[in-house]
Amino acid sequence: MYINEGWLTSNIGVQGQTETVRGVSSMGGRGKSRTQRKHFRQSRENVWKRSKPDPSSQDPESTDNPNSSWTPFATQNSAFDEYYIEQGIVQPEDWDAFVAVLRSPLPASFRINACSQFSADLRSQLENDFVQTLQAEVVEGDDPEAIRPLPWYPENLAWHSNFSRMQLRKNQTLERFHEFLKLENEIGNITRQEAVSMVPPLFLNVQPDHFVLDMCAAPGSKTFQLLEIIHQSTKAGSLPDGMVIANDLDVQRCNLLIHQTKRMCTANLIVTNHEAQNFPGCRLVRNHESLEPEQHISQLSLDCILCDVPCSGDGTLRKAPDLWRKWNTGRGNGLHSLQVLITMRGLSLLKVGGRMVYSTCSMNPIENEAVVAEVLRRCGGSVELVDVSNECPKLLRRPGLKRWKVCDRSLWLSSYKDVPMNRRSAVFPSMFPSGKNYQDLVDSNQKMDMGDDTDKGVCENSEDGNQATENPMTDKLTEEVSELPLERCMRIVPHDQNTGAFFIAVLQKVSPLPAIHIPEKTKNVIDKQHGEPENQDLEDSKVSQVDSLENTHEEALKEVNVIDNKPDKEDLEASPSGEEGNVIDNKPDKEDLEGDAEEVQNLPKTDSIVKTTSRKRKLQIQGKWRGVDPVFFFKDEDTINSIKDFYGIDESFPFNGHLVTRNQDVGHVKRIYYVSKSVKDVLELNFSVGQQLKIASLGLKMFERQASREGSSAPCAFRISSEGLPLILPYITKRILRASPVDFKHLLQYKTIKFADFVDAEFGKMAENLTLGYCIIVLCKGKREASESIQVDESTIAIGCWKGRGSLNVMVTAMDCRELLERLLVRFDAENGSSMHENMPSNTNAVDEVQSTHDIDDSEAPEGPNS
Ligand SMILES: C[S@@+](CC[C@H](N)C(=O)[O-])C[C@H]1O[C@@H](n2cnc3c(N)ncnc32)[C@H](O)[C@@H]1O
Repeated sequence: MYINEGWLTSNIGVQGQTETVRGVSSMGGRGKSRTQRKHFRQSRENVWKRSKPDPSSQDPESTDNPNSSWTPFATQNSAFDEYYIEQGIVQPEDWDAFVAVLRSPLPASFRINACSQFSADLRSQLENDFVQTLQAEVVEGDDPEAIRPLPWYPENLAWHSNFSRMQLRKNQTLERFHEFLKLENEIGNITRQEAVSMVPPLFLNVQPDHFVLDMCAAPGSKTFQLLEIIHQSTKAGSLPDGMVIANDLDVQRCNLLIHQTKRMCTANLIVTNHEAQNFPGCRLVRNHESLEPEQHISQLSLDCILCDVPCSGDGTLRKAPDLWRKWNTGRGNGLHSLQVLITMRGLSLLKVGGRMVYSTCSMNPIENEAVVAEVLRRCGGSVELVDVSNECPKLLRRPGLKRWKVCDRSLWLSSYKDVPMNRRSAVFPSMFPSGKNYQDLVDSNQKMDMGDDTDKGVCENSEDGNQATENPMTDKLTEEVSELPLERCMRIVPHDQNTGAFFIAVLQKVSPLPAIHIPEKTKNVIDKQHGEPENQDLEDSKVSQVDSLENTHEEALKEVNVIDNKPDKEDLEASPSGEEGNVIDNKPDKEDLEGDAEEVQNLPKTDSIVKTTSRKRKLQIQGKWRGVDPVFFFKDEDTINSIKDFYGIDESFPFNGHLVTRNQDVGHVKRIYYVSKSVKDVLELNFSVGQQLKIASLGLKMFERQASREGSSAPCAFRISSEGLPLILPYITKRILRASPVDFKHLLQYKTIKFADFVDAEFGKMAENLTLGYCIIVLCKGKREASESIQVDESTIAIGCWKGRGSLNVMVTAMDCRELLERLLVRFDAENGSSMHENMPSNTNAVDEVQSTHDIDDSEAPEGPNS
């Protein structure tokens, strides 16, 4: 009944899906026509072989410009040139090379998920297939390699391609490679991520038992990396001791973050939705003796913090060329104070001995060195800037600057003393290299409090208030030089490694932060810098006082908790949509989810950030956590026991306290999530402190209620979700069958197979004998032997199926099936003459037949990524 031919080509005929992945002659890579190659080379030349910009033809869009057709964006901005030439971020002789690269499109890069079951297969497919085929097809003469591993990233896991995203999308020659990237990215086996954006997590020294906070995490490519590190050495069926809390202020971007991190299938993640500068510390003020017997932690204490702050984003100009038009000095200046506040809050949450990485995708010293310098000053020796010159030695970076200037409305300022009085609400002492003016500001405010108006006099004499204070220094713009070891910061510039730009500083907390009293007046100035209204309610005003204090923040929140220490009634109600879900209100736009996360990663939202901050904070305070489903521990013994019994789950699998839901009504719980011990501890703490954490998503979806008619008549109301299966599989003793490679492949290929149609008739009989409901099919490494017991390890490949009345139906998304087929094919191809090729289907109608027997309704059908 099956066609006996190569299974790939039969896929094309049957499903019309996989041809773009594997159809050798039709999929690019191999056998491309000369015309296609020529077409590709022409467009390559347009994009990549642009000669150095001709200064006489400034407008690339002018019709006289031979390159005008390839870019819709003007990649010129005289203010940008003036600013960075003056700041000296590259040597004058480097300038042309720097801007030439900055004006060219960014090559695409990607990273293999180190925890993927197929990471070695993917790496070898890149090394042994794509490197060669792409080289043969699209690279000419002395051109650089088409793809190559990034030399500074461990274990050849990160790759640079010599194609822009546009080329990948448009060039047919690259179609097979592009399809590969898209599919593996969607599945979670690779992440398409800008090369420089992969750097900050490498310097965080994350260990599997670390508690990590990613303060500004959306869309989540670095969170994903952090999770990979935490999970890297985990054995099948176990979880690491550490966890990641990924936070973002923006609700929509939080949804992107949830979508991104879902691909990791982790039980060790909590996604929160807070202003990072006010991130709750969840400090339990009562004595340790009053901890619940089960409760293990009394505050959030973080081993590592990633502080990848909102920034003006000019390091992403190659990826987002519309920024050329928008660029101005105000964008960076306007974010400086918020960046300082976020970093200070992070440092106050960091353990003594812990590491923080501060990073931006901006080249601007006001958002970079000035922030680091201010933080070091405020921390007064309790935080050190770490010399990491010996870490990641193959990464080319430049030392941080020790001197820079501030440019405000085209006025160059070398020192705070030069700042006109009417600009002192926008330009702050902390922006300048000497920084001692932070203290000066405090002193001068105190003087003003005491009626000393030395400074004010000058301003009053000035007609427009646009005059600097009277100071002999003003006349000679003396350049300030920082005394701090800012050369330990790293600036990655585009022309060193053909990347985007990034700034990274590694900070270590060596002792508790000092308590600094900030006078009310100074506090108001700082608040205004990031757009706070003057009349804040209690939480705002309290929290805004917390600058660098370890405890003040907790004290402030404690007071808030006094008035707000119980979840509101409405918190306990279902979400506005009436749906139980694990994400906050809006779903990400489909558009946002397509392509790589990087497309939305660093698009600067800085214009709106400042404006929306106070509005969002208000929303956050009103009706606690409105729009977010509350979290409940799932303790319904009857349900848990029926699940345990149905699947024969070994007693050693830790259930107690590890199951959570977003719905208090046990009878209507649709999904049960599994959380690691670390997440469980944080949740327990969060309950004890009055739910300070606004949790948008957490844990791993483990069980889902059977909704269909047939499903609800099955003995167990819950099936195991695809995400949860790898974790619980080693503990399952019932409802698990081994299939031969050929039957396993048919299941993936046809999704539904009648019991009588299995090649291995005994397997078909065993499946038929199962009671109705969910079951697990494990791929045998070779021919299935009846007596063989089921051993589960990291290499075990298993899928969930529904045992219906007449057939076995795969409960895996079409995309997962396609990807698994692809992986298995590559693997078996590599092993030469695999059993996957045996006993091919003999009748294409088989698919239609078996599909018509698919007797579970849509809700029971394979899970979509957003289900
Ligand atoms: C540079 S992006 C972060 C990129 C992310 N780390 C990644 O690798 O995918 C900065 C993020 O900060 C968020 N953000 C802006 N203001 C914030 C604030 N006050 N608190 C927390 N997050 C904020 C933005 O929504 C944005 O997602």
